[in-house]
Amino acid sequence: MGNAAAAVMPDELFKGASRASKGVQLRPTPPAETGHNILFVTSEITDLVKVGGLGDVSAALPRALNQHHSVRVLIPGYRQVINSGRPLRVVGKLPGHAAIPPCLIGQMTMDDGLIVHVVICQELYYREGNPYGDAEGIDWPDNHIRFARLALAASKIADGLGIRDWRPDLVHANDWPSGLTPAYMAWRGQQTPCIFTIHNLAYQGLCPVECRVELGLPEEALRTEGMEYYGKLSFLKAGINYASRITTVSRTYAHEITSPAFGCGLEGLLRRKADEGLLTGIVNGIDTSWQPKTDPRLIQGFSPNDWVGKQANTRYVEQSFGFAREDGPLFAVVSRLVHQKGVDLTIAAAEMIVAHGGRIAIIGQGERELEQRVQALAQRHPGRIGANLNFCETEARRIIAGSDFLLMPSRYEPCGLSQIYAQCYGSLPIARRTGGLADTIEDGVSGFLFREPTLEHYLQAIRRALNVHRHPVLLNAMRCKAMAAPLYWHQSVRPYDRLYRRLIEHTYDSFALPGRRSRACSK
Ligand SMILES: Nc1ncnc2c1ncn2[C@@H]1O[C@H](COP(=O)(O)OP(=O)(O)O[C@H]2O[C@H](CO)[C@@H](O)[C@H](O)[C@H]2O)[C@@H](O)[C@H]1O
Repeated sequence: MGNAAAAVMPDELFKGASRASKGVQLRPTPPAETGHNILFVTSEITDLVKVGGLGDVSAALPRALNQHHSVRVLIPGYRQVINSGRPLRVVGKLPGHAAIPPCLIGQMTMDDGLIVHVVICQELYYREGNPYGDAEGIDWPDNHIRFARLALAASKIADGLGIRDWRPDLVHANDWPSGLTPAYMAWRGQQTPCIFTIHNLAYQGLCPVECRVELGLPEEALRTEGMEYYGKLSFLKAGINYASRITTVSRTYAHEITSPAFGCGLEGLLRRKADEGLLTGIVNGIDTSWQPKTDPRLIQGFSPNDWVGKQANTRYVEQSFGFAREDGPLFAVVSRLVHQKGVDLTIAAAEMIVAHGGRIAIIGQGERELEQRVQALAQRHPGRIGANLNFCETEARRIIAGSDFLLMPSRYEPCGLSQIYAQCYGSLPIARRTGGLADTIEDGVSGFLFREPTLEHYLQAIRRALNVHRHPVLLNAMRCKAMAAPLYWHQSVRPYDRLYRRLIEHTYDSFALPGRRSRACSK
């Protein structure tokens, strides 16, 4: 496992955190030999705990960036992380602040060498449930404290505290749970640049203004130029306002969020940032485990023009969902079951799909009401529509591999990963022309796009897909095209690399910090 440290049991880990009332000033980071030191702050990483696409990106992007830099990940020490079975060694401790309790900083190393730092704070993170809520899906009432703890830890680490012998040249924070990171950094007068990436603008991390005291925020946080959002405090807005640069996960979404239809009330601020050249879109990639020929999770591998293995996966899906073995098209839904993803549109379109001999395999979980509607749909169409409400990566991969089409009628989609996975496995996405879907699917070539989020437009696109399914030569050609150039991260990583370098160089130039420039990357 590449980590010399012995595993520390949870009880031992949590001892000491409550004693950590003062930060420890550590030695400055030695010059990086192969690149800059980057701290990637996130609330999910697929290796340990995942709720959706952020987990996938947090697992893949730091690894891809590690070709150019020394990237370490910082995440909260949820129960799933502490109990992962990986050796976890305590490397430092950090003090509390206002109502934010002290914490320990742990370090674990993934099999491939990726270093993950863990914010260990039993009272905040060691719970049943997912990163954001309990087993019933109800948000934790102290989420503001939980994620302020994460952000504060990141800002202290940027100060050279908490991790011995390592300090970031740049901090990369992601989504509202790490939105306070650039804010705490700014309020502490730190000059280390901080990028804030928006994976989904709709999740804002709001709390009452009264929480200011608990979070130990300065007066200026309450201003519109701070994190005030319609009478509340917004962690997401803090990220946008205080970061050196804002990125989001596709070019089209970067443009869309400057408009009222997609801006969630932040469009004015985002338009200003875009006009100042501070907001850019960098499309996500996928990790290289997505290989149709060699993926060990598939029933059988396959490649363009050789569909025997793909059919084996189709047969598997038919069996596991209790579908009759037929020639009708197999549609897949691999999605969090939430309003964003247009699951209700798919429910409405299902009758037509079934009437044309189609089958629909659904895997995902999410909002209780949508889960119930999906279940009821499957019960109305036994043998033709099936729902698996226990998300499982292996099953998801087999369903994608075995399907002909992926249904993804998202109302908005910052980037979307499922449609990229689907194309890689020769399943043609049927998706709304929005955000990253518009940027990663070629209409009529590698999938089918429709413009308006209405049943009528969606059904038109599904009809086009059904028509292609009736023409094997055409279907074959589109599958080959979809599989031809998978969007792996190594292609998407360059823009991040350039942005990191530009910001670090610019920061060191502006502040002319002695000795800092020597830490610049040689690549
Ligand atoms: N119930 C479930 N439990 C666990 N995993 C599940 C799941 N349902 C689906 N998944 C998996 O989660 C991933 C979905 O990623 P997406 O990017 O499509 O959407 P998500 O909305 O979560 O991500 C947000 O962040 C990503 C990353 O930037 C953006 O691409 C996207 O547009 C934005 O909405 C896939 O790996 C899928 O297999």
